Amino acid sequence: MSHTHTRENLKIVSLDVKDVRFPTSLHADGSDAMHTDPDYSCAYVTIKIQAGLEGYGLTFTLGRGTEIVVQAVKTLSSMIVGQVVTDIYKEFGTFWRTLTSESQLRWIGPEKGVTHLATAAIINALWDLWGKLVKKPVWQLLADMDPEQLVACIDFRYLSNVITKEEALQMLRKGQVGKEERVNKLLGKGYPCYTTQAGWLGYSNEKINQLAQKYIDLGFDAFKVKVGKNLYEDIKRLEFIRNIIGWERTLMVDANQVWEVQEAIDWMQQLAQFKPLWIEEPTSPDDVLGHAQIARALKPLGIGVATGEMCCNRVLFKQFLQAEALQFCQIDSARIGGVNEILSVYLMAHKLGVKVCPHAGGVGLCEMVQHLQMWDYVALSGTSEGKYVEYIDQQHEHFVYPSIVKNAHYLAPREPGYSTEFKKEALENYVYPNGKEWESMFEKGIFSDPRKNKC
Ligand SMILES: C[C@H](O)[C@@H](O)CC(=O)C(=O)O
Ligand SMILES: [Mg+2]
Repeated sequence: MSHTHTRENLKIVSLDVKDVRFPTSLHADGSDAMHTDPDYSCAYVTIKIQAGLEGYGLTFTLGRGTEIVVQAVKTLSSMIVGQVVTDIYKEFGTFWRTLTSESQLRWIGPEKGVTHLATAAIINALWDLWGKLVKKPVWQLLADMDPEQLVACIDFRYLSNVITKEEALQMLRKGQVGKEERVNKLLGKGYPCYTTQAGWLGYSNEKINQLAQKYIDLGFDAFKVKVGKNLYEDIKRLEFIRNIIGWERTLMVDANQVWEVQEAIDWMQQLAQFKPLWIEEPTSPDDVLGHAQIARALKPLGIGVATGEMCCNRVLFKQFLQAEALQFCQIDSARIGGVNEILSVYLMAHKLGVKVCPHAGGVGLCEMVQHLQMWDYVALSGTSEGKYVEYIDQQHEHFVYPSIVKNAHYLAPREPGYSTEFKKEALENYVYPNGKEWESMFEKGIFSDPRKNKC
C-alpha cells in the first residue's frame, strides 16, 4: 500500500448509492420466459475515503425493485462510514460477518434477498477500492494473496460439514504451484467465454440469425438460448439455431425457473435431440432436491443442470453441491454477499469437483465476474478445461474500463480495481428517474414518469 496513506486518510468518509437503469426492455434485450420486460439496472455504490480515492460496486437488478435495494444500501451504510479500510481488509471475513449479522437487520434476511443484494454492492465497492489502493486488478489482488490472507476474507460459518478453513488452506497452497505460468497464459490468451447475446426469448429469427453469425465470426463456439415458454416454439428455435451454429459448437438452454420438476424433465426430454450441454434454472432456484431429481433424470441424456444466478447464499450452494443437484455452478458477482462469500463457493465447488461457469450479463456483471474466474484459474482450480464465463454485449460502453473479449476469450483486466466504475455521462443519462435519457423518454411517452403517479 502507498506510503502516503495514513490511518486518518484511509477512513471512509462517505457512501453514496444511485439507482441506475437502462431501458433494455424496449428491444427485448435480456428477455426470457420468466422476465419478459427486463430493464437492466443496478444499485451503484460509491465509497470514498479521506484520501479522496473512491471504490465503486454494484448489484444487478431489473428495473422496478432497484429503489428497494438502494434503500437497503442506505440503511447498511452507517456500518461502513467511519471505518478505516485497512482495518476492514485485515480481517475482511470478520467484517463481512458483522455486516451480515446486524442484530435487527438480520431478521429481514438472513443473508438473502434485498439486504444481501445490498451487501453485495457494498462489498464489491470495497474490493474495487482495495484493488485501487494496492494498484492491482482484483483478480491479481486475489491471486497474489497468500492462502492465509485469502482465507481470512471468508466467513466459514455454516460450511464446516463440507469445507473447513484448514482444507481451504490446503487447496490454496496446492493452487500456488504453477501460478506464474498460468498468469502468463492468462495474460496472453485470456479466459474462454460463451454468449447468450443471440438467444434472448423476445428476439426474432432474423435477429437471432444475424447475431449468431456475428458471434461465430468473432470465434465463439458456445451459445446459450432461452427456452420454456412454449415447447413447439422451443423445438423450432433450437432447430433454427442448430442450423446456424452446426453440431460441433456447444449449445446451452436456460428456462429461468418456469417449470415444475416433472415438467422440466418431460420438456427437456423433447429438447434432448438438440444436444444441449446444460439446462439452466429448470425450476425454483431454491429447490435443491428438485434440481437433484432433474439432474438424475437428465444424466442418461447427457444433459447437465446449471444454476446459481439466483442462488441466495453459500449455504444453498453448499446443499446444491452436496446433493449433486448441479453439474455447472453459476456464481454471480452481484448476488450472495459479494466477493468474500463467492470465494467460499469456489472452494466448495473445487473440493467437490464441480465446474464453475459463472453467470454474467449487463450492467457490469461481465466486468466483475471475469476477475473471479481468472483468480480461480490462476490460484485455485488451475484449469479452464470445460469451463466458460458467460458473455453478453450490454452496457459495456458505459464503463470506464469495460471487459474486453477477443476470439471468445475475456482478456485479463490490467487496470487497478474491479472494473466497476461508470463513466460520468452514463450516470448523467441513466440515473433513474432524473437522468437525461429517462427525462427524454418520459417526455416522449416511451415510459411513464413515476414522479407523476405519486399522490
Ligand atoms: C433477465 C436476465 O436477462 C436473465 O435472462 C439472464 C440469464 O438468465 C442468463 O444470462 O443466464
Ligand atoms: Mg440464466
